[in-house]
Amino acid sequence: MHILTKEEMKKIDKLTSEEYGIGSEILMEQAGISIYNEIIKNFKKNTHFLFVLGTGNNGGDGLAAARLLYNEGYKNLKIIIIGNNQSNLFKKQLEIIKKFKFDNFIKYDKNFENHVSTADCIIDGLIGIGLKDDLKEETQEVINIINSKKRGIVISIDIPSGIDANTGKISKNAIKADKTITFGSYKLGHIFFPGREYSGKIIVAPLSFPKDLFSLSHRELVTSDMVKKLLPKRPKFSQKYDFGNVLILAGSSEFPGASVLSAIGAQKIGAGLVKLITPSSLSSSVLEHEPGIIYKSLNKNKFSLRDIDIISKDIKKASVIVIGPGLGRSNETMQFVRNVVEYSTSPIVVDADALYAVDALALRKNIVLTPHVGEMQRIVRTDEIDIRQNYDYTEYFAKNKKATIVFKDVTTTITNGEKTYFNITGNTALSKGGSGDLLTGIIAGLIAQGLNVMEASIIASYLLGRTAEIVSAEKTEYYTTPLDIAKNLYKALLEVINA
Ligand SMILES: NC(=O)C1=CN([C@@H]2O[C@H](COP(=O)(O)OP(=O)(O)OC[C@H]3O[C@@H](n4cnc5c(N)ncnc54)[C@H](OP(=O)(O)O)[C@@H]3O)[C@@H](O)[C@H]2O)[C@@H](O)CC1
Ligand SMILES: [K+]
Repeated sequence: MHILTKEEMKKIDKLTSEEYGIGSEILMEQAGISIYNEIIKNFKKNTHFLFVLGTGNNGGDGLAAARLLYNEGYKNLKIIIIGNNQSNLFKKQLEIIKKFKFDNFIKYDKNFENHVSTADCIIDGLIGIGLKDDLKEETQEVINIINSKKRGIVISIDIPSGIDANTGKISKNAIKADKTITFGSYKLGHIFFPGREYSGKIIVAPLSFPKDLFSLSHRELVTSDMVKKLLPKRPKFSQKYDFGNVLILAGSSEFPGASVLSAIGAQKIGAGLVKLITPSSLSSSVLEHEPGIIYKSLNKNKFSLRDIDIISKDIKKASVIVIGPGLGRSNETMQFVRNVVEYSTSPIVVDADALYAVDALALRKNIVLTPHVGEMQRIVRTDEIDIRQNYDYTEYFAKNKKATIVFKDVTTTITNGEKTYFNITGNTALSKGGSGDLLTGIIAGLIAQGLNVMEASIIASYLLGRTAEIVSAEKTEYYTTPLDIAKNLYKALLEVINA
């Protein structure tokens, strides 16, 4: 599923009309029908509806839906229209509904609170993708009353009014919907917070948009279907060397645990061989969890420059290298990281402390950087932009670095600057030390099996998030740890494979 900006949606709308002859009037009628269909599934004819509409095409969709319901015998409908600048299609819909003898238009006055609190269902068609600048005062007031006085279900048309469709940000105020019915495809505002939360359950009504037109967007949502198609094959006639060789360079005496989770992640996702090299000796924990992992310690506190000589054979043999988790950030270790990155031509997953070392290096497409919010903020070195909602900055950064970025957040952005994927699986069970290390290992384990860094990052992000959801449904988001997730990775895998 492509994820669109409002400009892309408008372009698709225009092309659908100009190139395919399906005009906006038809699309609006279809939008109305899809809202109507969703409503009749859930509400009886005696339901009290309040349609709160603006005067643009979002409001026009609302008028079409109200008329269809009215025509079908839903008689407890009230419509309130906010604003004066009626769009042509809105005007037309208003004429049509009047021809059906609907006349229960109410005014915005002191009784509005009462209308809101007595409605079983409020339909929000105030503003869709046409939001401009800050919300006007009256609209803010209307939204405030709906959010605070509603008793029934709130359904937003296209996007909750007040949410910016390109960023998910709130303009002064926004409708808190239980459900949002959007058209054609998701907009970015549906998947970035707070828009994602304000949208409630999102339903995408396809309308008659030609599918090919959506490829003008280079951004997609990661879905279970996509993951299923990308999963590496495991041919019967094979042996461990066919599933790749992961080398993990991680850990220090100060942070011994991180490397263990990376190694387990790589092993559990199906890599043929996983070799973990740490500077200082770990407690026996890694082998207790997975005796199949090959483990070597260099018997020192941290990696330093010369260590590359000792491990050069391992580097040459590796089909993918993980570098970073728990390394620490001493100058010597940073130099070691730079040497490994420059020495090897294999795919490399650069995480955690190692992210700071590659700052000044020219990277390449088979290098994937996996920063979380704090790391991203520090490596892009700017406080001026809100990095969490600036996916285009992340894309720019990836393009500039010539690398692939997995920006780990509640909505994870996976991009090489040309194509971008957003993953929305996961929950707060992942907001814990160690989940990033686990992700890194899973990405590497998939690259080892022959996937490119983008494909591996898409699958790993989805499975990590989905497993967190499955495990925490049983154990809660408080209790679930990265190790629980690692051990249950098979549950999300099975769900995808059997879907
Ligand atoms: N694209 C498609 O393919 C299809 C699109 N369709 C539908 O069209 C919608 C887009 O319609 P659109 O372009 O007419 O804009 P829209 O969202 O109604 O916003 C304009 C209204 O908002 C108001 N308003 C704006 N800013 C404001 C503010 N700060 N504060 C207060 N008010 C503000 C503005 O008021 P004004 O400023 O003009 O007084 C005007 O009333 C789209 O979301 C979808 O629902 C479907 O029919 C199917 C096919
Ligand atoms: K809306």
